Amino acid sequence: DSLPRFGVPLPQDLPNAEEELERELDNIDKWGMDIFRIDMLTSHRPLTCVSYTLFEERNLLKSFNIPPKTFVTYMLNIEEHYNKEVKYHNQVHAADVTHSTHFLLCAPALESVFTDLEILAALFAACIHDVRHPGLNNQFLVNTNSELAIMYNDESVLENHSLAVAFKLLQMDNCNMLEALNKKAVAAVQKMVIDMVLATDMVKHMSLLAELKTMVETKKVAGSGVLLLDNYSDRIQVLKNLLHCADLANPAKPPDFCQQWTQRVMGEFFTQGDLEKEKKMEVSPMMDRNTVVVEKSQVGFIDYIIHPLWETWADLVYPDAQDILMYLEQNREYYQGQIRDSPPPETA
Ligand SMILES: COc1ccc(/C(C)=N/OCCC(=O)N2CCOCC2)cc1OC1CCCC1
Ligand SMILES: [Mg+2]
Ligand SMILES: [Mg+2]
Ligand SMILES: [Zn+2]
Repeated sequence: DSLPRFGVPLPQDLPNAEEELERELDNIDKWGMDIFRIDMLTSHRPLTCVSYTLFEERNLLKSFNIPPKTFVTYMLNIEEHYNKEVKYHNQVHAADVTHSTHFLLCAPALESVFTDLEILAALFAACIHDVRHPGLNNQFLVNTNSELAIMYNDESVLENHSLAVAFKLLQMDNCNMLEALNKKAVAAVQKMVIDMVLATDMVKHMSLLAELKTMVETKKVAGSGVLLLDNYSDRIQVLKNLLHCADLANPAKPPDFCQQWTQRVMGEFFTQGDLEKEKKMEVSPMMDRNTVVVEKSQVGFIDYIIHPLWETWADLVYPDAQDILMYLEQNREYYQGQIRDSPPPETA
């Protein structure tokens, strides 16, 4: 029972799905890889396909004696535990963040900086970081006294839940992809994954960014230009910010992908807003389909959250993220231009 070439069975009704998928995956080292097309070509299993391709490309299965069958069984299980009914925080987002994490790790400024164990931890964290996301945010779960909020004492509720589910699934039959690692290595991976995923909680954003700015101001580079990170605290700080950037990369992607992500997140946010209305709760900002101006909220999100973060990341890995910054500025101008009776673009 050998594995399919890309880890997942392909749709029978698409005659040349395999060669189409191979063509898309040829762009796996590029920022503009079309994850939506990969989702379609894999019958909605982009996460297993992309993670399997990346682990193979980075030779991580051999380096850590991970049986390919075990890896795929675990990833299909994780993928199954993302909610297809959730419009944004589903397996396509997880696959996208995993791919973006891979791309950011490829920055020349980070060449040979991280060990294979750290790279495995970062990709694993990206794969699982939103598993079992209900399409509702932490504030909603806390406000409604949900089971999950009580379980996690209102603290990074979704992030704690995704981590617990991911490590629980690891113990299922034929799913322990880390079985060949020694106890010390497993403990190290688990700690890094926990640190990274907890850092994706948006309440941590401002403090994470402040620390990143300090690191940039005091950054040490080797003669070759690669970052010098000589302690766990600095190393995990870069990995936390790397995953956080990957998680907030939508406005920095090519325009048609950016706009597809915006559609999806607004769909999820408005669904929560509708539920809040139904429950006679105060409707969360950005979630009221009757009052939100999508383009305006994207401009605000980019100006106050996304651009400050990516500008700082781009400083850290200068000049490796310049093209990403270009997409971000292009998308900001696009949304600004879409705002009715907006001021004309600045004339030179
Ligand atoms: C493509 O667009 C988006 C992609 C992802 C997100 C996510 C996951 N956000 O994370 C939690 C909420 C968050 O970060 N907020 C809450 C809103 O105000 C800004 C700070 C939000 C996106 O756009 C938002 C901002 C404007 C309307 C939708
Ligand atoms: Mg499912
Ligand atoms: Mg999350
Ligand atoms: Zn996410």
